[in-house]
Amino acid sequence: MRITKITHSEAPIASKISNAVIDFSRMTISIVAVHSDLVVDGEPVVGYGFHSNGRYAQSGLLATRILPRVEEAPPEQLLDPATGIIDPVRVQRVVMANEKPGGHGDRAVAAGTLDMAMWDLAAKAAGKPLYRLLHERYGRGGQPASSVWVYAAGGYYHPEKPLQGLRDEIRGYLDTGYRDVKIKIGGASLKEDLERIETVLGVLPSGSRLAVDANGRFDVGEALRYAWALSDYDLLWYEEPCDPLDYQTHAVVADEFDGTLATGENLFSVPDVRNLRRYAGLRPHRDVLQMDPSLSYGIPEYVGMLRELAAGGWSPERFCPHGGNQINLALAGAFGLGGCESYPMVFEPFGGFAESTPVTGGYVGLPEEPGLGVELKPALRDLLHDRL
Ligand SMILES: O=C([O-])CC(=O)C(=O)O
Ligand SMILES: [Mg+2]
Repeated sequence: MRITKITHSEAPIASKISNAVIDFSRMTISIVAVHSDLVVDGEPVVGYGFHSNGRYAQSGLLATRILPRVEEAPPEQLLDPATGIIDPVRVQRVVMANEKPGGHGDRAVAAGTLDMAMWDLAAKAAGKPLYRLLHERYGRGGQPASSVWVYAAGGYYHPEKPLQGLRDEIRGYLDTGYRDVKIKIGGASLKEDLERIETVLGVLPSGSRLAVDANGRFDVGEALRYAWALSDYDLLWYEEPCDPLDYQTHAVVADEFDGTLATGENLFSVPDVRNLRRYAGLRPHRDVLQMDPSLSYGIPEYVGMLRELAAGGWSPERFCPHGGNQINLALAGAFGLGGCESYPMVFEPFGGFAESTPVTGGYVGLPEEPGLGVELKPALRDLLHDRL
């Protein structure tokens, strides 16, 4: 097997929504296709990758550093010698050659995007769904999960969607099989945010739970003011109360807030999560970790994060990756994670899962087709085919 070419482009995922710190009016993502000379059913096998919302497209980094390294590498540096199939872990070493430690920003996103495409390609070449390939490679025996808990992430601030719009949105999630939901906080006054929370709680049936996400907006005082107010509700979790790298503030909030805290979507490396483990005061039996491989160098780094946190007593059930896309579903199935995010109505066509596996009772099944499964989402497949 040989890589014949790698193509990349940008796709818009712009919308009128805002969280507490950014609006998505100019949001873009990178998309990548790794073409190979392997032919299955008369078609050359292609691996596709993209990254989650929240970070912009990484065209420059892909074009000038990441892709040339792979294109120039001899095949033996990229292939598994045992199978002759592309080995994403080897590819990652090639990608990270001549990169210094630290500064895990946009470079992590560019690498994570290519990594997704490499795993899609490797799984298609092996004729296996990605979650099974990952379970075989990294699992500790047993079986992968057959379904995964997912929650509907939305509840953004929308200029044309006050409380009635929020109510309708949440009802839409419940009607399409979701049980638990997440909304934004921190982009309005505490009073308005509490109205939003009470509006959603008024719609949720018993057994459904609400998470809230401040997107890292608050300083320590505001994070605590919200923590005390949120303590009155039985929330699923309170997410990113403060800057993702401000471990001291996490520790202060964790000390005061008896509910579940969630964070990690903006931690992009093993050293960052090591510091979280050491200094953020989070509670391995209560809190939730949301690192997202497509933003953070990809699956090899994610596996390192799981190991790093296991040393601090964190089990895979406490992990619930950000991103709402199929790579995180595959990870959750393979590693027995607690679940993963979903964006059923925003960030289309990148959010959500295969049409053949609808969400029921808050759980989604894992498709058995080879690869990541982008072909099982026709709108996503068509976009990737058209642009790459
Ligand atoms: O609004 C965003 O940037 C996405 C986000 O935090 C989430 O999905 O948890
Ligand atoms: Mg978040």
